[in-house]
Amino acid sequence: MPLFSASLATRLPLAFWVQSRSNNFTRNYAGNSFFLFFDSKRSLGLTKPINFSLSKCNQTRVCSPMEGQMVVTAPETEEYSKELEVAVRAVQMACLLCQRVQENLITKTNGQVHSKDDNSPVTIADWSVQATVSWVLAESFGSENIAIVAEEDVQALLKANAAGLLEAVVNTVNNCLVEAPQFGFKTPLMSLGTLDVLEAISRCNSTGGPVGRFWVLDPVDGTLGFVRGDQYAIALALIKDGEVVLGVLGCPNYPMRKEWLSYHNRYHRIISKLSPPMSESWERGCVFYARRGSGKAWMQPIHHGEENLLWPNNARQIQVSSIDDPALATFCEPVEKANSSHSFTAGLAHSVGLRNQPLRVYSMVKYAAIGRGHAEVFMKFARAGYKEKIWDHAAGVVIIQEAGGVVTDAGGHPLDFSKGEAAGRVFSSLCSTASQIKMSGYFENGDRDQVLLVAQIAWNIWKSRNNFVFNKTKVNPQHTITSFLHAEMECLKAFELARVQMDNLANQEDLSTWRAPNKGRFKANCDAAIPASELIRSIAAIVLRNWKGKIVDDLAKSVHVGTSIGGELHAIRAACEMLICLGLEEVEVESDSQQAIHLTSLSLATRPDPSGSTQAQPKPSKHKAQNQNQNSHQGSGGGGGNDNGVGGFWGPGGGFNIPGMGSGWGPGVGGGYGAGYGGPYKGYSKGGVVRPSMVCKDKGPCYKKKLTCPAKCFTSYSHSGKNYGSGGGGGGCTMDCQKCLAYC
Ligand SMILES: Nc1ncnc2c1ncn2[C@@H]1O[C@H](COP(=O)(O)OS(=O)(=O)O)[C@@H](OP(=O)(O)O)[C@H]1O
Ligand SMILES: [Mg+2]
Repeated sequence: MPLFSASLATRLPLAFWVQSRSNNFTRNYAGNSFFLFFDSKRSLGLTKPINFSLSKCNQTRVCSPMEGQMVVTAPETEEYSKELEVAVRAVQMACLLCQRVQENLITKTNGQVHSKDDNSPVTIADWSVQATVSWVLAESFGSENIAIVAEEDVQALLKANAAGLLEAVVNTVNNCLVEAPQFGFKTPLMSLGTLDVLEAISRCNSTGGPVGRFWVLDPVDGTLGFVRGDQYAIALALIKDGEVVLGVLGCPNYPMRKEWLSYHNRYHRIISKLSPPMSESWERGCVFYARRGSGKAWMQPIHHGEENLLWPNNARQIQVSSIDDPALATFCEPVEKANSSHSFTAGLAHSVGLRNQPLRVYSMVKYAAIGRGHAEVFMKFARAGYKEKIWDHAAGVVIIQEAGGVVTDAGGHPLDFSKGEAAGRVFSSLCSTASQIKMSGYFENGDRDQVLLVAQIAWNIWKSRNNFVFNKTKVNPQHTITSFLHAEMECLKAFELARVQMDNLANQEDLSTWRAPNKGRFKANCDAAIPASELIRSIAAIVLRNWKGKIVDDLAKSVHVGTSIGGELHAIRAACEMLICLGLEEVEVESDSQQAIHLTSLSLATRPDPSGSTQAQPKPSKHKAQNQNQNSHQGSGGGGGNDNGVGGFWGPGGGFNIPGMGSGWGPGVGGGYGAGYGGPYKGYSKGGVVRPSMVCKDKGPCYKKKLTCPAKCFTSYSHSGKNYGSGGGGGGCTMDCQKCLAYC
């Protein structure tokens, strides 16, 4: 079995995810365990699960009165105990620094956020934290003994017009270091001068690599969250010979209550003012940390007080969630779509049974949330070509692992922190360069369905294994292997077809046949293919280009239809879904099937305008359909029909908000509610519109409130014509559980 999983894994994209290893740690082993990208020893119950129980107090531990948790004073002899303590204290100090800068940022305006060369934001907090942590590490271990890989450099500070910025950084560092004794460090004899600060920042110029020991620092991770007054993290880790040996994550805005993680930080600031927290108050803002191999991860409150920080500062042990039912689990992902494909994670989540809304949080706070058991899965699928940075992951990875979780790339490989120097301070989520090339190639070809399939296979293996281990259900290895192989074959076929199709589409770079859309607009070319050997399956492929002809996104998926027109229609639909997910409105959808365009355009043309007008929509052009779905969460319902039997193309359940997944979470509620159908010569609309409604599940202003789509968001129609008919109804609305609103 591991053999297969490995071979599949090499075809996965550059991506990674994080997951609670809850199955191995919970009281309830039975039932639906999570899938995960497992290590081979754990497949199919060939080994015993790692049974884990919370240790009781013993002589080296002191029981805390709080929630029966333990407070541990690490014996001095433990490896890296000094490094860990220094790192936690340094991060505590950095948290204080950042809190002050952030407070200042959100109360004042302008001029405090700068852009780096790649246009990402940076503030004085980034440089100040880097200087402070670097100074503290050098003081504690000797500057000659430390190497640091960190995100910032001094270039921007040395620019001719940056004197004010540099001065602000120097002042911020000195103001922070005045309070160093509270954190267990000495204050410098004299305030640091400009050169000292620049030197401290520049000391972080190590490039890491596979051997030796170096610190990794992200001074302000999630700078976007930081400047928006939201979540961010300070991340410090120590790497030895390519392995993370300790990690510390300072999360100054980590909220008191887990539900508040999904709200804008400003919201719970107000709430805390309205109802001041009682005993839980210390939980707002936490520092998380773990030492590799200890089997324990910890969190301690942010140190606010005037008094000295006494190690270990009321630390509590943390553990990953014990939820083992995907339906109850929550997955985290980056807030920005640009950093990770939301539509892809939505599809993947759906395919493995995750039903909750994703938790979108800035920064490595996502890792903290998993380690602390406030969420179960973290997925990130960056765009092809983006190389993850070690400072964005090192600290989080070890904390999750020691809290009982698993972190791998999407192929099940551990993240590789040893590629620092060779690859310019980045790591690839794969183990070898060869695999990397192959994987990124596949990713560029865009067969995301394949990954979904792999996820499903892995999930099945994991289920069989758990059934064997925990339920003592007999597993027939032959049966598991056969189904696995069958799925693998299917996967390969679909993938190969998709690749060929995608190549064909992308190669229409012979732009003599490709006409650019108007400036500022996008064009999605879609196509479908049915292999001769397949009677019911075809491949739909879409390539999205901008007006300059540059490929912006692509997608290939296998669809179950038996006719070429069905495939073409699915391709158009998939293109619409893709565009909507990307939030694009100024788009043209192009197909080489005149019939598909005709049917689609006709359907669009006869559908009453949601704004109330019943006039026909834009004229169908010969091979081009305009994307009419201005409302990005508009669903369509009811079926179109034609004499080729493609009734139901716009059929019930086909919400657009999640590609290929029907309706799903998110603020948009689409779906077919029109119950229409089509016959060879006429389409029928039953006209009965079922308005969707939902009850807000998240604690907050709209908790338990029922939202129902307004009737005006739905329409029904019918049309008859030569050789085809179309009928149905459709509509959709946006459900906003933050504002308690449902609107078209
Ligand atoms: N294109 C792209 N794709 C993927 N990842 C990228 C990309 N660009 C940047 N980054 C890195 O992502 C870090 C922020 O990640 P987040 O998870 O906080 O993202 S988000 O802000 O919530 O969207 C961010 O860290 P900071 O720069 O420390 O904020 C970057 O290192
Ligand atoms: Mg970062």
